[in-house]
Amino acid sequence: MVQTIIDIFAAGTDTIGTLLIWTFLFMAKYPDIQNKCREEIKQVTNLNIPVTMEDKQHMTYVAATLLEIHRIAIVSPISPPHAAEVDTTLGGYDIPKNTVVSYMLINAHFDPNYWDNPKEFRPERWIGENNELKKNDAFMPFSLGPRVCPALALANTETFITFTNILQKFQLVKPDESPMTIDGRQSGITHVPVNDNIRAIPL
Ligand code: HEM
Repeated sequence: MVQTIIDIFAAGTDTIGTLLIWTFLFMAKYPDIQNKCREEIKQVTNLNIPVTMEDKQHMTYVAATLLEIHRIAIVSPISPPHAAEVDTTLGGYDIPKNTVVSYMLINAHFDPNYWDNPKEFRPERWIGENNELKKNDAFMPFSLGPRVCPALALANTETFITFTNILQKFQLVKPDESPMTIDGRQSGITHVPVNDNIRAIPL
């Protein structure tokens, strides 16, 4: 019981916090995309009613932007270790029972077989001809299979609600006049920004 609670706090605080920092940094770096997101939030809320999850279905561009940030800035680039329960093969490799296996989730997010120009930050790649959200099988920020992150829905809810309500009230801008970089580094199993300075100006 105690270990379960520790697991939930450990897995559930850094991840969401880091993803939100990434979302704010991308908005400061890409003001046009930020404005487009805010325009969509304005159409639904007139910028004076708090955003709720029911609004998400009317905010395709916001949803696409969050997916694209999560693809590029993947906060868990490598899955935690798993062990093979039986002798098996994968992609032509023999994996004996008890071998420790981790997946490079990040490689799927930059695989050119699945993404056109994968290093480019482009929310539009997620939007279809009829303004619907497109799926991509190579998108796996929460991993896949029986051990997929159990808090996937909670994480997506928290991210959407926080992101939209902050954007509704604040303009996010770079900290100074110098060009803004948004490089990442590995901290434990989390991919964190090297520099997380931005300014939030009340609207
Ligand atoms: C942006 C947010 C999050 C991301 C990107 C994320 C990602 C992941 C990933 C990649 C795994 C590993 C799955 C595997 O072993 O293959 C995982 C596992 C896990 N996550 Fe999350 N997570 C997030 C938020 C959360 C939150 C908010 C909680 C709890 C409140 C949570 C609880 C857990 C737990 C308990 C596991 C272990 C599941 C298991 O071993 O069966 N995560 N998560």
